[in-house]
Amino acid sequence: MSSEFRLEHVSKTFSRSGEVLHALDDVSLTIPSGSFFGIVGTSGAGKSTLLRLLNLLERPTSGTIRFRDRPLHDFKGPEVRHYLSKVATIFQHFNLFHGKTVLENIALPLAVRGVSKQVRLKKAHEAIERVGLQGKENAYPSQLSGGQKQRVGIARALVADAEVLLCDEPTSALDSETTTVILDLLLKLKDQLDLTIVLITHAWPVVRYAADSVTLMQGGRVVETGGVRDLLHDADSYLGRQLLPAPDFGSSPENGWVRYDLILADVRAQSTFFSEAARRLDVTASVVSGGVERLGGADAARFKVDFDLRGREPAVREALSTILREKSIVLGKAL
Ligand SMILES: Nc1ncnc2c1ncn2[C@@H]1O[C@H](COP(=O)(O)OP(=O)(O)OP(=O)(O)O)[C@@H](O)[C@H]1O
Repeated sequence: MSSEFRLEHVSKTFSRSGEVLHALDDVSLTIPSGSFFGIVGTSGAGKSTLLRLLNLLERPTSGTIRFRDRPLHDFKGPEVRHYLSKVATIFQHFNLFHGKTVLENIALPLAVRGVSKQVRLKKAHEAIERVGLQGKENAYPSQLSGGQKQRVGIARALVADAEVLLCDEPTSALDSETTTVILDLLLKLKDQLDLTIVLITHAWPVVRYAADSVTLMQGGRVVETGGVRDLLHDADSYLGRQLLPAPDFGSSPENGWVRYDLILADVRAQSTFFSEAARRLDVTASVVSGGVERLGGADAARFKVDFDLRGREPAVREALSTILREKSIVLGKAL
């Protein structure tokens, strides 16, 4: 897969009252084209700084950022304007003009670029349809719900044929139901328009729901990064376990029973494990806890399962391991 952005040893420092603060510290990262790339981290991790480098609000102190292989900070004049129409930002607090209608807000980036009124209106109406705001063209932001305001923000980002959306905590001002609706909209638009989406958030449920690749940041550094499926398949991945946390253990297994912590990164192909184990091993199994989650656009599951191995070790344990290997089921490690 080709890369949309490549960050090579990028650092960003700020000076505050004589002290140097490392907002980003030697960050190297590849954001694949067409990915829904979630960047997660607690407050102060450096997420906003990273986004502000991508939308040219800041320049790196050192290191290089490439957009489709070209160093970003080589862009001059018209190239910068072109870049910023292709790489648009969606904001946490929507950043709408309160004295302008929905239609005017959405058409604004085109007006700034000197696009004719006829084309502006056509494009703005198309964007309104894409985000499902028909009928709200003449409403003012104060007459809209939070979710509707963010739809305006998304339409405004799309109006100049954006190919990349940079999303700055786009759902943190919304309730959980509206969050899901907005994430579904972003996922739909990504597929329809072949977008790359980079989303920063402190909320794990947001990355779990929408992202297909995830980076965890802490103290200005990348802790871990990877595709959701790959991270789930890696038993040692901290990020993988955060994406699919261990369900409650419940009480301890009975004497002679052995508890397995099973991660099914590809539920559809792997769920036959249980019937397979029953058929081939004639072993009694009891699901203690767990369930199926929607992760990175597909179903994944984590189950705690007790197997009755009384008097049947080690043969059954070995046979179980064989089936787990055949099915690429990962044994989890609780954090
Ligand atoms: N313009 C600035 N001047 C000085 N320090 C800054 C500036 N911008 C960011 N910082 C500092 O850099 C560090 C990283 O901040 P950043 O906003 O990128 O983190 P974040 O992960 O986005 O956090 P949050 O989720 O709270 O926005 C913080 O310690 C912050 O105080």
